[in-house]
Amino acid sequence: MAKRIDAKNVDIYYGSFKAVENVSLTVEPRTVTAFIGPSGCGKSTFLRTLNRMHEVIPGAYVEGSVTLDGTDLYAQGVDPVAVRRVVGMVFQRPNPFPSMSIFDNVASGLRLNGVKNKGVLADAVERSLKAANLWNEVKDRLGRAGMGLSGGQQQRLCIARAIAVEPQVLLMDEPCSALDPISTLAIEDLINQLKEQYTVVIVTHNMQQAARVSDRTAFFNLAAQGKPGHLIEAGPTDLIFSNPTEKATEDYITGRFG
Ligand SMILES: Nc1ncnc2c1ncn2[C@@H]1O[C@H](COP(=O)(O)OP(=O)(O)OP(=O)(O)O)[C@@H](O)[C@H]1O
Repeated sequence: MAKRIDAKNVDIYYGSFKAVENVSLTVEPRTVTAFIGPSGCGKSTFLRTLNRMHEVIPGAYVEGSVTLDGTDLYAQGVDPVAVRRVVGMVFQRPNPFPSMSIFDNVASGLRLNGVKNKGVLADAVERSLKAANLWNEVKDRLGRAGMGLSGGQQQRLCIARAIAVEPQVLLMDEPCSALDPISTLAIEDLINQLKEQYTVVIVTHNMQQAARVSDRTAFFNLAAQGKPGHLIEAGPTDLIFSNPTEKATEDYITGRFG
């Protein structure tokens, strides 16, 4: 189910502003890849090009190629909505649909895809909530509002909602930054389990988190404010943290800048 992503010579623009320059990177299936780097270096922008979310911003566009198991996501005729179904996303702030119950939040993507059968929906909701380590906490109140859950539970609900439609890749943009340390650990445990089935990419500002959850790390940097961000190096997380090739990487992970 998990898929491999290959980005080649990717440049990313907001109108005339080039935010990211010449990134080539492979994201391996069934691994967790962390994007790290100082603020403004383009981690989130690059992440959003991996499921064609970048282009929802007026004037924003991408050059270069991004393939998913060899299929070009930006080829003519590819439906961005179909891409986002295969490459799901979890955002920084938990964002359950406010008017919906826990059940309906998780079922929403399937319903959009035309699934109506109650039994199928109930099975998918249970499976997704179990996979998101939330089932035991909510199984007796599936009809209650998703917004009534704690922040950490809401984020696991959003992860359940993302995986209910069985994507192959899960993109996570600082998924723990709005959470307390206990909820953060719960999400990190979950990420560890998810990689058995999914390809996971996570943007994080937290070096310990990158070291704890990721198999591979990509370090982005920018020459100066207003200049495009670029990839400095990528490799196995233990190597990037213990013996990076580039001095900029070492300076960043040891806290000398950023
Ligand atoms: N909607 C937007 N319109 C115009 N420029 C944008 C937009 N979003 C981001 N940028 C610019 O693109 C560059 C990269 O931003 P991005 O948010 O991807 O960086 P980041 O590394 O994820 O930063 P942070 O760690 O602070 O979240 C920055 O110069 C930013 O100001």
